[in-house]
Amino acid sequence: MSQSKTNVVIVGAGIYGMSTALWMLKSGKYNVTILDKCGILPAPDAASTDLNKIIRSADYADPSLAALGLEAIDDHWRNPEWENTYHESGVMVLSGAGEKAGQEFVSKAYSNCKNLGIDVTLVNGSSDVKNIIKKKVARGVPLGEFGGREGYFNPIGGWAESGRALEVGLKKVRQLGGTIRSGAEVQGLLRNGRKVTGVEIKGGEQVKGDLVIVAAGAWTPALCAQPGFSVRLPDVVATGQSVGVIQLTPEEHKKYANIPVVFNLDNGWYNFPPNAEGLMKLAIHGAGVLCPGDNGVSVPRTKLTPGGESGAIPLTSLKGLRAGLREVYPELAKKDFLTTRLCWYCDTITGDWLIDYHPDYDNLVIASGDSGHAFKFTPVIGREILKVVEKNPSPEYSEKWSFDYVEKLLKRESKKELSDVDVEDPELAKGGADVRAGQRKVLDVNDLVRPQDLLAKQAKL
Ligand SMILES: Cc1cc2nc3c(=O)[nH]c(=O)nc-3n(C[C@H](O)[C@H](O)[C@H](O)COP(=O)(O)OP(=O)(O)OC[C@H]3O[C@@H](n4cnc5c(N)ncnc54)[C@H](O)[C@@H]3O)c2cc1C
Repeated sequence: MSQSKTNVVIVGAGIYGMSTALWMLKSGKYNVTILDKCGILPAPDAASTDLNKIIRSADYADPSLAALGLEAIDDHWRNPEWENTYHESGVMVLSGAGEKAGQEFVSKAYSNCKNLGIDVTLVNGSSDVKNIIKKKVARGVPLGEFGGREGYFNPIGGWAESGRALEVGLKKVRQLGGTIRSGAEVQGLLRNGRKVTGVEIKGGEQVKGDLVIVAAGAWTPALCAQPGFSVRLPDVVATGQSVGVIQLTPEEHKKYANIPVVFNLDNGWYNFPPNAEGLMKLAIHGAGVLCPGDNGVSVPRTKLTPGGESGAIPLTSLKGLRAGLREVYPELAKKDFLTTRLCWYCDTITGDWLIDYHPDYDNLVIASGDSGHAFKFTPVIGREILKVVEKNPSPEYSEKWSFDYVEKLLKRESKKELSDVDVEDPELAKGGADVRAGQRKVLDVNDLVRPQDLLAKQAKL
């Protein structure tokens, strides 16, 4: 006799929700309904939807993430299943010579790459970096000094057309029989003691399920704090990160078509090769900005949110994006930005994700805390979330992704209580998942600029 399937409600159609749905449907054991608040999917303001994301392979200090990253490329991204959304340009991983956290990360990540058999090339400063890049750009393209940084070049890795990859995944979810509802904003949890029986969406409709998975990305902290939810979380916070795009001319596009991704760990600056339309994205993987709502919980301020429509970013970030480009491809740094955007991470303290059953409920899973580096794992992250759902998590991740990980870590390592700790202490984040530059600040709306407001003076910034 065939067993009846478990009915699962997933809140959020980003890569956490989509990939989980895919693995659940492939297992044949689940009926899946994904609910997303946005009327258009993929949601234009979701972190997962964008021109592109870096697909690092084994470039992690944490060996288990290094292996997972390489697996995602070797066994998945290169497969026809992902419809050529992945482009293997290689990734230059750099950090300033005196930058301790960045250099530690580079050195561990380099060893992990080597141990996994990747033919990475060490670069000891500008001339080494330039020698590699020179082979990839057209003759005569002026190169900057790359800030004199050191690190290595990894030929395995590159970037993915992230919005398109999410679209490909959502299409597959539908083909496998999953239900995806757009414009379904979840605002409450239905519960009976320790049992969650479903969710309530805006307008009052109830969607019942045997299991609820909250995968709402950077909206997760604000959603869980809503009166209809009131679900406690460990320290997770929405931080806004600055992105800018420049349009290359057809001639420039040709000259820069084969460049690798450059990623500076010390200041978080990175850029991509141009996409098919000649659009080059630059961004800063930094401490980010907070946007506290009425209850003090930081909530994404995006193009779809009142006040965020213009896509403006802090002036300091706009200057940082341009300064970074000047260090790499100086002639492009003279160009105006076409668009800018704040894109939102759900940050944990250590940079490890939060994927666990909620301790107060029997059938509520939180799958969030992406910390700005989960996209590369799109094809495999759902498998790992499913293992957590089935109470059989991969041993290398089970503690790191657990609800009380930071508390356990602090008790074990320093006997401190969580309340004694500065949760923004960068020391906490150096465990291997991430390195982050700068100090987190509250967004100052008076400091926000749109590139089009600055057209006349942009190049001078
Ligand atoms: C600027 C930027 C650059 C990045 N670069 C990289 C990179 O180079 N490489 C990399 O690996 N990763 C990168 N990341 C990280 C990566 O994008 C994220 O880790 C990943 O996309 C997170 O996916 P998610 O599903 O958790 O969240 P999201 O993609 O944000 O999805 C959350 C979904 O939940 C929906 N939702 C929210 N609230 C509700 C509600 N109440 N009801 C219903 N639906 C709701 C939203 O509409 C959204 O569709 C970057 C992120 C940003 C912001």
